[in-house]
Amino acid sequence: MAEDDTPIFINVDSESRPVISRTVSNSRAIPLQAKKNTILKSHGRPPWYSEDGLPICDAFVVGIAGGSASGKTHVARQIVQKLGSIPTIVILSQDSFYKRHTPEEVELAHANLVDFDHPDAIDMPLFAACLSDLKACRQTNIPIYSFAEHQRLDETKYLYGAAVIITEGILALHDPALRALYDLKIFVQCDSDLMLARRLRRDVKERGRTVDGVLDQYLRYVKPSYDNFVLPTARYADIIVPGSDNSVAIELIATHIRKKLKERATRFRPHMAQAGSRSPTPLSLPSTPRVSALSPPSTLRVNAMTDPYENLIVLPQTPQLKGIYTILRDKNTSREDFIFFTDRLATFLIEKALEHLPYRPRTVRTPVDVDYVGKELDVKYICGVSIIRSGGPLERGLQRVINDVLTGSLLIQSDAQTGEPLLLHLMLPVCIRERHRAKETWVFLLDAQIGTGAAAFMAMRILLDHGVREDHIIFVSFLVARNGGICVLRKAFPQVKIVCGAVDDGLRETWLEAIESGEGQIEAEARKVWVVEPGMGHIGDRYYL
Ligand SMILES: Nc1ncnc2c1ncn2[C@@H]1O[C@H](COP(=O)(O)OP(=O)(O)O)[C@@H](O)[C@H]1O
Ligand SMILES: Nc1ccn([C@@H]2O[C@H](COP(=O)(O)O)[C@@H](O)[C@H]2O)c(=O)n1
Repeated sequence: MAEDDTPIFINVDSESRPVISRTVSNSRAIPLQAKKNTILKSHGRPPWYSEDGLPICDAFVVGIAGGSASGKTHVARQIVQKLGSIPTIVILSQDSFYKRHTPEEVELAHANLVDFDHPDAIDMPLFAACLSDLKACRQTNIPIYSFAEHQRLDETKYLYGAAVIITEGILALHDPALRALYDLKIFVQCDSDLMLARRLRRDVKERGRTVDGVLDQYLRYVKPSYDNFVLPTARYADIIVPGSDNSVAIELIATHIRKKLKERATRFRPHMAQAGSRSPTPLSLPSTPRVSALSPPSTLRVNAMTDPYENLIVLPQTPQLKGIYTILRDKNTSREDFIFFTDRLATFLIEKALEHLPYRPRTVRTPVDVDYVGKELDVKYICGVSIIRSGGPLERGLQRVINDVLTGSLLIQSDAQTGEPLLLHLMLPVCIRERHRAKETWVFLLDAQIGTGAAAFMAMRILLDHGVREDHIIFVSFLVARNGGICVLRKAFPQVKIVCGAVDDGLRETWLEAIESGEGQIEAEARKVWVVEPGMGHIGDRYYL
């Protein structure tokens, strides 16, 4: 594979933080076994949900069974290579799901006295549960198994977002619950002598075994189990693939998967952008929100008269706020001023958003020895997730307001050809990566503006896939386009609160010019983008460049 074509593997280091590396072997921090067991390859994930916010297609799941060293991993990796530039793919190994052993069992295992080839050695319910979550586009945490220690390790591996999942293992077709999850079932059929020779070489080289030990284990457990439990599952396979010289079979399988993915493809962004004009009751927001001269400025409930959208909260349009926006909208504003006023505005917005968290009473004693009954935040976990990179200034604002707040980020960009949003990278805080904590987490989702809303939509869907409650998401943004994706967002996720500082009238598709480097090389091709009008331009570029 040419260097430029090297796929990006999103992997997880020993602290379960996702890292991106160019090749699997580059990712130094990953335990050896984790590398083999789960590989995630991504060229970006397009939308997996429809305008109503619900997932429309499960991940495509392939199950590969076959004897030990028949070439299952090889087939899985070859499929990944052949699929090339398609959405995220993960290889999930049955080895990850060996049961946890007692210290006595570990001792027996070192003496080759444990049968690792019997179906009872595998935690099939956990295997099926993890696969079922991944297939349904939910996050999961996969156990990590060490062949050297004959033990499941304490840490797990966080996985999320695969459009194709390839599961491989000697008993991958054995369990009916697993079989029910596969869209394509493969059995790798290989000559027994070849399997033994390959296993001998591999186990000595990679799994720290002796020749005698491998042969002993093979005769005692591996071969009988192959005959009794593994080979009989070949009858469930849709395709039997040879264990060597199998490139034609792999090509056919890759073609089939590509076809299936194409059938599931969806067009999303244009729907979002035109939502306002298409909607029978377009969101009727005053673009220059009015503040009564008689009453003190209060939070504007958008168009409360005709089309109440209680959950869109616009900052009071005070002269002070308008002054800040005037500076930010002015294309002649210096970068220094732009940063200063963006930071100031970010603090306002985050403070406003904080009003929407629950508080409980708290009594403190003042320095003059009097009790004061006040309030404190009543939340278990709170974090910020910013959409890279325009959400950055808001993330800084959040960090100014809440000390030590956990933060994460999402990289969502438009596909150069289709304009569709693509999820390129995600790094979520631990309170979201674990489902039981995600349910109790409040999330500030941060992005500079909502135009077509496609990135905001994807980000919200991602949080929901992790188990975050819809009414625990507060989207904070400098600017919202009145007739853009906000109309779709409010229908799909009515409980998400959106806090912003201004609502603009226009949303227009335009050409972004190509960017040339100094030597006349094209750094970025010309492409179509949606811009908010009058807007503030590209907030991330103006803030960071
Ligand atoms: N089609 C093939 N051609 C050549 N060598 C292969 C082929 N398939 C597998 N091998 C080799 O056999 C060994 C075991 O293959 P592997 O895919 O790890 O087996 P399994 O996952 O079934 O245990 C590896 O060293 C691999 O390189
Ligand atoms: N502690 C263990 C656990 C499993 N095995 C053997 O691994 C084989 C399955 O892995 P493949 O990559 O070959 O599919 C299986 O046959 C077990 O005997 C082990 O040796 N030690």
